[in-house]
Amino acid sequence: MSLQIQMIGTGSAFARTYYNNNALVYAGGFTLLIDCGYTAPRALHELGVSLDQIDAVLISHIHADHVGGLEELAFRYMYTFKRKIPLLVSSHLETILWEQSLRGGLENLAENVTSLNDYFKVVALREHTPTALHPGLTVELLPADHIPGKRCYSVLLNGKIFFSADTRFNGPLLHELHHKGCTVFLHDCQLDSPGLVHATLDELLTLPKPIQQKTLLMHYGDDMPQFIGKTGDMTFIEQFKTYMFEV
Ligand SMILES: Nc1ccn([C@@H]2O[C@@H]3COP(=O)(O)O[C@H]3[C@H]2O)c(=O)n1
Ligand SMILES: [Zn+2]
Ligand SMILES: [Zn+2]
Repeated sequence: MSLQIQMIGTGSAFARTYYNNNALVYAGGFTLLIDCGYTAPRALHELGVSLDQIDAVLISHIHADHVGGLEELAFRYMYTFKRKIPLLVSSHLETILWEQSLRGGLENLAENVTSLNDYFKVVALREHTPTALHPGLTVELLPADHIPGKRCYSVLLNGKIFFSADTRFNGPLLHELHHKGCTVFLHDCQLDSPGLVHATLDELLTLPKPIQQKTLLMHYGDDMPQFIGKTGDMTFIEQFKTYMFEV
């Protein structure tokens, strides 16, 4: 069975030539959006993907380059499409996402709209627990070490494709997943060192060749072109290009 991934952006939070690092996952007619940053609505528009073509959205953590487009998504679903889209989020982030990120823009006391559930079909995910979204597509949240004290999750698709979202370098986890049969690592990559909250290129270059060969680098800065040919056996994933993987 195959699965396709199309990054609707591959940029770091402060990139200007690349959109936010968010991904469309296509599996058996189902379309999952992983993260919905503030550039996501524009990127989807450029790709010709209407917001109502998305079957579910999954959130890794509450930085704006990962959730900044959710307010628009919520309003469009409520007032234009008049239905709720499934919102997959860690059970630990559900309240935080509403209280600390979305409530200011979305709460509408006059219409008794007061919670995430008023806009979305919220699916609270437990970490380390594979969840089937559709025949041929399961997601599993793996806690990521990104900002101390703030929850963030990487995503494992079908037990085979690792999508780091935002994380500091975690060599032991990548080795463990490699030995368990993970076939692709989509990993955030800060091009310059030191990396306080992201994996750096220097750190990723310490991975053994068999893991590097499976690694596609994302969440990079505007200076990415200067690093082409300097990434060992890893390659940069390209924004808007569709990649097919066997899973
Ligand atoms: N302790 C921190 C916190 C944040 N940051 C930068 O802010 C960005 C927020 O989005 P991000 O994609 O997680 O990347 C973070 C760092 O660039 C950082 O450099 N150090
Ligand atoms: Zn980010
Ligand atoms: Zn982040």
